[in-house]
Amino acid sequence: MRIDVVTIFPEYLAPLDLSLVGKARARGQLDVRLHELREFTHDIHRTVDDTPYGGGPGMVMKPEPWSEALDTVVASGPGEGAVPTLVVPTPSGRPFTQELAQQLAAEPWLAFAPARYEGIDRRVIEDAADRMPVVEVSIGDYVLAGGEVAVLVIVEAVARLLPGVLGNAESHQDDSFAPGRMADLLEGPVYTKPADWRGREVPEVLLSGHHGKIARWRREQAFARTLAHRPDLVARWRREEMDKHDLKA
Ligand SMILES: NC(=O)c1ccno1
Repeated sequence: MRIDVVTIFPEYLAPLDLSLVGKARARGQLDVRLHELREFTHDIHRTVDDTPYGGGPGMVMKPEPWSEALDTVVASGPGEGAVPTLVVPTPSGRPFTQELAQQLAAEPWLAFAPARYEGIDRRVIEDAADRMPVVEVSIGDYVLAGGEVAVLVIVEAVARLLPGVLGNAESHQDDSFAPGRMADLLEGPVYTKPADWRGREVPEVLLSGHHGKIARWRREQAFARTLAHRPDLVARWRREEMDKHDLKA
């Protein structure tokens, strides 16, 4: 997978050199390219923002530097009409979920447009959407000073799903929200040695070696955790159960 990030703060993306993503880059599984937005300005002050039309607080990111930057990204691609999926982190985007992470992990090329200030001139997104898939994504119901942190979150969540990136290929199959048996379920508690630590013992079933009992215990724990922390997911189960039995009035 190739990942391009256009940003005014490339240093914010330094963590992409570390750990899981860093190792994947070193192994050639990920090709991450950073582009400094100010390189696409042409005034002495390297201006990337201006006041908003219609008034209001803050500044809006100008369209020209962004369009030049995105044009450069696309032009540097493999050609033959290949374009990236443009991911735009924004509080007003669709929720970033494990399912969306799986969808993005299936793409060969992602480009990220993290905004600063009050956001990017809307026409940049509209112009891009004429040439490539655009996904506006929110990592949560809160506002950050800029989208770079959201890029780190999304890239890590996507990269760990790429074949060969996680040591144990099965590791993410039992993640919270993973498609299949963990869909809409939160992962339960995990334990490791020592079996007795500060008088707190590991649940006996986990020491039993009985795989069926262990799997049932883990599912019970996942249900309990989901009931406690995400009753909205439980409501979804009930609705799907109801739909299965066609209990509609
Ligand atoms: N909630 C978000 O995804 C976000 C992106 C930029 N600011 O906030």
